[in-house]
Amino acid sequence: MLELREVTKTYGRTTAVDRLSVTIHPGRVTGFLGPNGAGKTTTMRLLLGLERPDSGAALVNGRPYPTLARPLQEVGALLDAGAVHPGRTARAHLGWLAAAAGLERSRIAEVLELTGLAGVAGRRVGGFSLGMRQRLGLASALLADPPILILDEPVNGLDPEGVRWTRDLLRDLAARGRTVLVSSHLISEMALTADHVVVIGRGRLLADAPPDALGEGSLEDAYLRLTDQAVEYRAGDR
Ligand SMILES: Nc1ncnc2c1ncn2[C@@H]1O[C@H](COP(=O)(O)OP(=O)(O)OP(=O)(O)O)[C@@H](O)[C@H]1O
Repeated sequence: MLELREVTKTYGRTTAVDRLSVTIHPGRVTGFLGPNGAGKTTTMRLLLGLERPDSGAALVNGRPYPTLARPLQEVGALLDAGAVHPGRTARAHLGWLAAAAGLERSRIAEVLELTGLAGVAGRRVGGFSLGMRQRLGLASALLADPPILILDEPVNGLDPEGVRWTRDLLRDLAARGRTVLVSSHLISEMALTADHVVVIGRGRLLADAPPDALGEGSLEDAYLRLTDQAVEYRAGDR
């Protein structure tokens, strides 16, 4: 379970997250939606202990991330798929992570196979496409088979086969009791993937409900209604 309790995070005069309280439950895929600059990545970074809240608490199974005894075993994360040493091979990257987390090396081949990267495991990541990097990011998040996953835009750059594979994977993980928090701007994809959605705008909670409880029309209709007053960057604005 992931929990934000009245969390506020500011950067100078920008309030990225504004008294946000929400609980992300196991056993379902929770889609995390909001316009550009709404605070989604900041919220995920707060949960992962990469940022400290100004006030409030961001908790993983009731505890702040930095106090977890075996963090990689408890939470798998994909934040920035580009943040991998370009000179390392995919296998070496996973090997380094596995060693750091004290995992069996056999798990490396398993996640390479699972994410469709087995054939390119010996190639340097610097030559990977965006979609291949996303797959490697997912492989890293899944390496320790953690009960909680925090994924920032995991299908960004994936081809249609990769998008469907990710959807099936996330739904399967949730069906097996995992907590899955996934951000995306692809609302139609989220409509197919998420059992529950959390919508934020300007750092504030706008909705926390199953997609079909958000009112009339499609998830996209509901999303646009909810965020209408919270869009900071709009094409054609002067
Ligand atoms: N390190 C930082 N320093 C200064 N401002 C920041 C920093 N990180 C985020 N912000 C600001 O906080 C706000 C929220 O940003 P955040 O990246 O969390 O939004 P987001 O919902 O993930 O957006 P997007 O959908 O565009 O990725 C924005 O106004 C952003 O400019």
